[in-house]
Amino acid sequence: MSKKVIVALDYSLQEAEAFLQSFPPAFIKVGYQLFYEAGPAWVAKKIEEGYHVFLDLKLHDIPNTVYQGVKTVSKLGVDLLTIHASGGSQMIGRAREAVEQTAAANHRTKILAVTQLTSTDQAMLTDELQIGTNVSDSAIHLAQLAQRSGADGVICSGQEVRAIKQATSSEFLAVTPGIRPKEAGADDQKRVVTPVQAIERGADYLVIGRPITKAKDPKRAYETILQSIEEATT
Ligand SMILES: O=C(O)c1cc(=O)[nH]c(=O)n1[C@@H]1O[C@H](COP(=O)(O)O)[C@@H](O)[C@H]1O
Repeated sequence: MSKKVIVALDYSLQEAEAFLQSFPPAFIKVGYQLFYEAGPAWVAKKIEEGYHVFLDLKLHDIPNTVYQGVKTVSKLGVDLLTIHASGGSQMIGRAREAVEQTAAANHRTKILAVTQLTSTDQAMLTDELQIGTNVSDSAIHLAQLAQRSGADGVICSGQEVRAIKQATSSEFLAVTPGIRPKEAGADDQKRVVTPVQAIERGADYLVIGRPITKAKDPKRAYETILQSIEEATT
């Protein structure tokens, strides 16, 4: 069960190392802040040490540029890598091609397509981005596009995970950030659910950052979340 919760290490390198010394979760997410400072060699070292790594680069560019970038980073052996579904079918297809080409005998990086960010709400979609659909419908549409185009799964809010599983398939991965235990504030997240709600709605993995990393006792916060999931599922 502990592999279901991916801890987002939105930290400097020094902070990330200190955090991992104090308690090492099985699955870590490395995003912009840490990757830009620590670099690919650090990621490779963590994989060698036994961590499962979700490399969150949210690639979004022309298909050939994404293809070349994915080919380079997927050689590291990360488990999960993000691109934006809104890059379109060709870009998603090329990302899949790249991970197939760099796959080892027993390992292939899985491509996850970001649907609608969990920090996007209806007002932002309508007024700022001028996208004339409901935010959930848009996430479902992008998930179907991602599946058709070769992604292994999506990043979505726990609010849409059930509908996305129904519109795609149970094997199509649904990874949900925007997770907030009841007592925690939402920060910049808009479409949030609790850990138990995300699991009950069918999420395969939960991505959790600040409710753990900014907690007074991160290990305790992590274990409390795992325990709440265990209790809800047994
Ligand atoms: O791709 C992601 O991981 C992601 C997509 C999304 O829609 N929303 C989202 O919050 N994330 C990431 O998930 C993490 C959530 O962190 P917290 O809000 O601190 O729990 C951050 O590292 C975000 O970059």
